[in-house]
Amino acid sequence: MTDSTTAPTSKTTTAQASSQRSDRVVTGESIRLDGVVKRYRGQPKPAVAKLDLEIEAGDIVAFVGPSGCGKTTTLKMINRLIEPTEGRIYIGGRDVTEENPDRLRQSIGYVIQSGGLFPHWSVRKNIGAVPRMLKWDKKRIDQRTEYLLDLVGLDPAVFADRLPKDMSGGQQQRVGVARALAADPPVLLMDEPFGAVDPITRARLQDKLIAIQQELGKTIVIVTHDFEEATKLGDKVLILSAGGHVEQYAPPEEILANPATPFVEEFVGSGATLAHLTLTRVRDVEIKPVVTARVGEASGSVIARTKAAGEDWLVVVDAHGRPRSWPTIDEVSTKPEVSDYLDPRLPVVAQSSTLNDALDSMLATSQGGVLVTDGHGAVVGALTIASVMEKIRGQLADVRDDDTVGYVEHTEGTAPVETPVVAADDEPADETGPR
Ligand SMILES: Nc1ncnc2c1ncn2[C@@H]1O[C@H](COP(=O)(O)OP(=O)(O)OP(=O)(O)O)[C@@H](O)[C@H]1O
Repeated sequence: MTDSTTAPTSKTTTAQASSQRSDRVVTGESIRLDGVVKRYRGQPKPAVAKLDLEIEAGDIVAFVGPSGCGKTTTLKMINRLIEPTEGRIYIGGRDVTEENPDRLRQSIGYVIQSGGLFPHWSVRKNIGAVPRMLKWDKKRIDQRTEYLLDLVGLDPAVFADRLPKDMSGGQQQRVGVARALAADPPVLLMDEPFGAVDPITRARLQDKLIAIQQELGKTIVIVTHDFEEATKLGDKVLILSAGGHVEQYAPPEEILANPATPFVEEFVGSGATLAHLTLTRVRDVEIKPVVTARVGEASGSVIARTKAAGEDWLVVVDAHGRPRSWPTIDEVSTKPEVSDYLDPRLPVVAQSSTLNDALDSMLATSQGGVLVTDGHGAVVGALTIASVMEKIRGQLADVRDDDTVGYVEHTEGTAPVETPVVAADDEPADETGPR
């Protein structure tokens, strides 16, 4: 596959993105940088030479670019953790370069790598930090804490009183997001927030952020080293080169289709194919319906229902419809009732996940499919590797019709290169779906 093979999907995605955007919730505020310069003392060149940038209210904008190009400096100038040397910054039309910096920072959420939680404070105390400064009463803080823990997918009854050290990196990062949202700020700044977690957890946290954004409509600025992450999360991506120079600022589809400069072309370069796969969402592929069963249901009726649907496996869900396991009929038949078991290796992706995440999840769990969940984690169906392949094949066919891919033609009489067989000797040749 060449970098251009999936280009036509970008048109579809742009159209879908704009139709999804029209009815979106917006509680965020716009951000405008006007001739912003940062010169660090003792440095011959400015870290950010002169930056003009407009971020629309309710957008996620991802800053990417090589190390040292000024991403973090720019981000931190927005909440004035770093003071600009020159220029103005406006949030919701207010010139924040004139505001009290402490008060400003209380009104902007800030998330850093690894969550940045206070290690000796419970989750509840961490989340309540800014509301306490704002003198909210205890009841309001408790209610807000529970709402936010639920929003980021952590059960308040289990996690509210834990210390950060007793949680995984991904869970700490979720608390970091909850804490940043505590005082309901219109703007959230995130500096490499998912840099320290494994790829599967990272994909889940990204999905969660997209779901939260769909629900809350904040303005989010995220610094990342990862162009794939930028294309997944960003309504727009800002590509910077040394000195905070803007190489391109556009929706990801546009950057992939029309890189503005040779720098962008090179920067996007080999990641482009992957990025195209990243731009196709699970919701763009046909999702197969699944049979679900609640814990405690009589096995006999569950098995009959599953057989009637022509399936030999089903999904056991909790009271919220969230998947816990996906046993086969044979496994269910060993007990009179559907038993409760949380399968720690259950492959699950969100509708907003990318095909790349779905393939990752299938590979990581060695399954031929993944379960798909909605914004609240309830199962809505399954995606099989066959349907992903079909989608990719369709995209390739579109590209061929567009005649944008140059295939190397085999000339009669020259020896063709043998196709390598990538499979173990004992691997069956037939294609299997989920169990
Ligand atoms: N406190 C400082 N004093 C002097 N120079 C600094 C300071 N902080 C950053 N710089 C310089 O400013 C430039 C921009 O740094 P910045 O951290 O904003 O880049 P970045 O794009 O976020 O990099 P990375 O991706 O490596 O985090 C770099 O050349 C860096 O060395």
